[in-house]
Amino acid sequence: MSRPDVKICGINSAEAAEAAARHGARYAGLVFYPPSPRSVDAAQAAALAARMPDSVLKVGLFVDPDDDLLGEVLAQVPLDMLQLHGSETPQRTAEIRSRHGRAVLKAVKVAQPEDLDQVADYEAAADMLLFDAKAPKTMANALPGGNALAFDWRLLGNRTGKLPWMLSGGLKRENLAEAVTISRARAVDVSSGVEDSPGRKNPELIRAFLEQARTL
Ligand SMILES: O=C(O)c1ccccc1N[C@@H]1O[C@H](COP(=O)(O)O)[C@@H](O)[C@H]1O
Repeated sequence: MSRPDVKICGINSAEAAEAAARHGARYAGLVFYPPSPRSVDAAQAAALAARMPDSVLKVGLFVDPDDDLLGEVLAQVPLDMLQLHGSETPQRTAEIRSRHGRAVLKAVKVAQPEDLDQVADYEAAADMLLFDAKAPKTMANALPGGNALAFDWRLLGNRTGKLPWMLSGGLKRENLAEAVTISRARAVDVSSGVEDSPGRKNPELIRAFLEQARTL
């Protein structure tokens, strides 16, 4: 097991941005998806991004964005990476990458082994993959992600894909070591697990998660 890079997603307060930067996050996620309780607008995101050094890569999270939205946000916020967390096809993923000139982190939602069959189609279209839990159809008010749901990490344990990848879904300080041991993830993403309630980031939980990651 090697120490994973950490992405803290859903940064929506100055305190959360400062805790992520101070305690060693590699990536900071800014959510541009209004139904999410973590959503920020471009002006808020620009102010939050300014609180974090260049060593923290700023990731804009979008769900099936159109080019106008991407262009508007990128004109105001210095994003290093675009996280696509909707139903973007491989073709649309590649188009976004070439049209907007940013690295793309494509989310793949996983509940069963067959969900990984689509991965090969994204290998030429994205720069990095993110494996998140697929919410069951019966889950009320499920978002496309950020639902504090985990999936079976054993599905990733023997991965031999071409792209680097991140593990997400229901991670928290208490299950991080087990998740990384089983999945062999070299990067992890957390949102709900460092919150007091949906959308309320807790700087102390951010610190504890990042410190736990440093022990691995
Ligand atoms: O966090 C959100 O609100 C969100 C909204 C829409 C799509 C994705 C979202 N978050 C991503 O979901 C995963 C899992 O988060 P959690 O730790 O289980 O809460 C993570 O990759 C977030 O970036």
